[in-house]
Amino acid sequence: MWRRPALFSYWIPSYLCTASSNYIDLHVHHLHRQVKEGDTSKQVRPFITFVLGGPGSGKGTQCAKIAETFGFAHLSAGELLRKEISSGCENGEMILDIIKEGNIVPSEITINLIRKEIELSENRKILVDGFPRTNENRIAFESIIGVEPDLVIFFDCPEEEMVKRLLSRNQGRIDDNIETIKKRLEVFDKLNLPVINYYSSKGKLQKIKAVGTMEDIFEKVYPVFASLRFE
Ligand SMILES: Nc1ncnc2c1ncn2[C@@H]1O[C@H](COP(=O)(O)OP(=O)(O)O)[C@@H](O)[C@H]1O
Ligand SMILES: O=c1ccn([C@@H]2O[C@H](COP(=O)(O)OP(=O)(O)O)[C@@H](O)[C@H]2O)c(=O)[nH]1
Ligand SMILES: [Mg+2]
Repeated sequence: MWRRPALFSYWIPSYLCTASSNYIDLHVHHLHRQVKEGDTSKQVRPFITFVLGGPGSGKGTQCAKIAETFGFAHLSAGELLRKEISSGCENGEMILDIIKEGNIVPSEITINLIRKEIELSENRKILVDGFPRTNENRIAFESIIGVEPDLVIFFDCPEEEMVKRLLSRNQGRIDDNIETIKKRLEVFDKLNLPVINYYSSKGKLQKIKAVGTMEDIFEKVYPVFASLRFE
């Protein structure tokens, strides 16, 4: 079970300082190693990376590559919500209506789904794909889960390219139609960019220009993760 931060033991990543000047200095925010004798890995605080970017910017695609290459668990907030819809649970219909409109699901619902997945995972290196969507999401995560992310990646992609990708995604998604896409782009600008700016001001943001092939983009992602070292 997850506990309040005061009860956490911290798993401390140490960063190699070999990153070129292109990479911001990554700050380790939890520097107090408090792992006690006999602690199990489950009690050790996970290393959390939030992966942000507009709809169609390539978050899911790049997360799959990061997970495969660097051994992270990949939790997609959108996927977790879509699973809730298909499981026919009590919130399913409400979540469906919100996603159909390109709006944001109440924080508590999304955070509970993310928390369950983190608790279930043996992996302590976690990618949270597509969350937080709003500053309210972010603050609720910090207060319910009791931790901040260690790293935030932002895939910066021109709108025109995102629209093109979404319209050819072909996954049968209810929100990949031009009307909902327009709304999602507006919601991204209005609500998600402030979250990205917040993490930038905290020195946690790695902005990656998300144009070119998937491989081109992963070439820019690779050194960010290759420079992390976990004890
Ligand atoms: N660099 C890229 N160039 C062209 N298409 C891409 C690229 N990256 C991802 N895609 C495709 O674009 C669509 C959206 O990518 P996805 O990873 O699902 O984005 P997001 O999770 O940010 O919405 C998918 O069909 C994916 O295969
Ligand atoms: O934390 C989240 C993540 C997703 N969503 C909803 O789920 C949709 C799809 O999200 P996803 O991340 O799967 O879309 P993507 O950006 O990858 O295309 C969003 O438009 C929102 O309506 C949400 O409300 N909160
Ligand atoms: Mg996605």
